[in-house]
Amino acid sequence: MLPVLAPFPTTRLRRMRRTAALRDLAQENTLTAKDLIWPLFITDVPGADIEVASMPGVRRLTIDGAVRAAETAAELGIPAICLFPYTDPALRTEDCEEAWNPENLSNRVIRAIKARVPEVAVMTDIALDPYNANGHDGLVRGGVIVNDETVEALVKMALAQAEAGADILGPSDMMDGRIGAMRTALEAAGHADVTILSYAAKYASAFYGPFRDAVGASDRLVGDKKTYQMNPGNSDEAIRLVARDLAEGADMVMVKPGMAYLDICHRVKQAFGVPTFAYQVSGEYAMIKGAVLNGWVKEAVIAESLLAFRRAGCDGILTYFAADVAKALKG
Ligand SMILES: NCc1[nH]cc(CCC(=O)O)c1CC(=O)O
Repeated sequence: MLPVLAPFPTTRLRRMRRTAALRDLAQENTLTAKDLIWPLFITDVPGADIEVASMPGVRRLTIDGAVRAAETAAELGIPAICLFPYTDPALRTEDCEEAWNPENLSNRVIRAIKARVPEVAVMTDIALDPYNANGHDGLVRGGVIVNDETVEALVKMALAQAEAGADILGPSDMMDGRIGAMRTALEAAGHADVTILSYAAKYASAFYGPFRDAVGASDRLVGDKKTYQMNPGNSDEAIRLVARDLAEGADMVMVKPGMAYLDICHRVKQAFGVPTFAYQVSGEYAMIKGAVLNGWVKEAVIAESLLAFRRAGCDGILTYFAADVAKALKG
């Protein structure tokens, strides 16, 4: 699209910026509560339902707390919440069996929320890190994060979550072949309508630090996640990953982290036109929140950062600010 402009002074682009009414009429992108997914940290470990030190304002929630948060989401018009468990350290093993226990914390919370607030979509995370003795998203065998055995474990985890009533499964593990394996297993198990939001372009990022504190994986993680998460220097690879996951049966795709990766959001939306989400991750939250709390930037940067995702082409954003922003948008 090429703009056709008469020369100055016939064209004065400031005319359309003169009043709030004119600016509103000409606004190209908007942010509403409907564009948000609210990530929640949950725990059933006594005493662990406290604020996360590196994420001021974000607490781990008990099961009851999570149900109340889902009710708040419904009141605020936020369509979906996403669950991240802080697992009892005694249940974290090398084989990660707790991940597909039908009675694990996540699955109990999914059931509790679907029983009380069925209109709110429940999204899950599929990766082994909250259950893994070594903090990795995949099974570690002889120092190597093994792909195919991990996919088998992830499929069991996905089925247990679907069985518990999850609406959106979020594989965040970055193993190869997991979307296709999950889709086939879901069809076979009578869960044809469960959606998959694939973390398709997930980078090996230092922005995840506070999250690892929140789920208790920071001290456990041995090494880094660079053999499965993407190199931050790459962009074409993101397109290959999204194409691959869509071909395997993903309904929606995610780019993660968010703010430093808006170019990837834009390319993905332009290339595929599918429901595209960004995750404004824990480190992004911590940076903004820390600066706001110190009075270094105004709170308005929060909504501005989220509007930028919409402008880049995202249909929605996972953000720890979801409830605060939705409240502010309500006025
Ligand atoms: N697989 C786990 C997972 N799912 C979401 C995040 C990060 C989210 C955030 O930083 O807010 C991570 C951490 C990681 O990959 O190390």
